[in-house]
Amino acid sequence: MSHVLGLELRREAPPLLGPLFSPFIPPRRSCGSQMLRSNHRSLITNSAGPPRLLWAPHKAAGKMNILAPVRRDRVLAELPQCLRKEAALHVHKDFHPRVTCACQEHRTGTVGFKISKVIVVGDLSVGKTCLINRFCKNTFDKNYKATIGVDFEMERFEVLGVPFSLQLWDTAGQERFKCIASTYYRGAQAIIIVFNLNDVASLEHTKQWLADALKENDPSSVLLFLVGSKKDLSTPAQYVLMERDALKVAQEMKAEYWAVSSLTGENVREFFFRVAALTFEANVLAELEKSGARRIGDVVRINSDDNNLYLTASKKKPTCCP
Ligand SMILES: Nc1nc2c(ncn2[C@@H]2O[C@H](COP(=O)(O)OP(=O)(O)OP(=O)(O)O)[C@@H](O)[C@H]2O)c(=O)[nH]1
Repeated sequence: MSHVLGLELRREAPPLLGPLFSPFIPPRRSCGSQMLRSNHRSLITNSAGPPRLLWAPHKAAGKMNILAPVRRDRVLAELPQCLRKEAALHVHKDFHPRVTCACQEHRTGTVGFKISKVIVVGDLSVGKTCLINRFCKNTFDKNYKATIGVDFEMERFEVLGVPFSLQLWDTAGQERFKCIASTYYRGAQAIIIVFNLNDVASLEHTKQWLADALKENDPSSVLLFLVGSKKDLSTPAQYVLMERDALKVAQEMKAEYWAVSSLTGENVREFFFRVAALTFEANVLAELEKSGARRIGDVVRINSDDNNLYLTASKKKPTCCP
């Protein structure tokens, strides 16, 4: 609720900023990290002076240098595998042959130049920020600092030799900030719904988080991931029970299931690599379809054979590769 947010923010605002004040302030760094965190630091004590602009993270992100060098540990030459075959977006061993072929022939269209948006949603304190920070910065903060509104990190990959960027949007789980966060849901290529493996209510709430996120996105083209967090806090017996329920929910949602720990780092890298790979694959297939690289009547689908769990089968052979 924005009025609640307004009150909260005004409390922290230096008086001199008065009428210029806006909760959306320009980030000092290229990414929005830490700029919208409550009880972290004053939200508007920006040493650069009063806010110059309303912060529009999508615009700031658009200006980021997507041609910056890719870290060596962000290079994907193979398709990372799913965690559980029962709840995977697909269980192919390799990238779609049309994707591999297009990459070899440098026919990936604009994929290497675009930034793909990924939103991360879920109840408050389930560990969304820690998950992103573990992957992007290899850090873990045991103190809870609620995200206010949204925050984002950019992560650059190289997939099959093609540069590929993910913009990871960390959204607020607290009810009072939800209406701000939800204005940033639109245009996502992937939605990560996080729940706490030790809190069954947070798993139940994932359906509502998904419904809200899908109001702003096309359900037929967005990739879904259901992620259980704080695995380090579960005993093996508790985990088995929770995973059974989570797999059911993931299947109902047609989401890929993962279980991670941001404290230990378990599965975090594997998970984000999988997100990057599947988003990349979907983007290239969409580009190929759009550019008319396919013959009329030849259907391009990511999940075009028996290994696909969630979509209908098509047995057409790829046109560009044997
Ligand atoms: N033991 C353990 N604690 C974790 C893990 N991930 C997060 N936490 C803790 O859980 C609390 C909440 O983590 P956040 O990442 O801030 O949660 P969030 O989902 O971003 O919360 P909101 O911003 O309110 O939506 C913090 O105290 C973290 O240290 C984990 O994998 N293991």
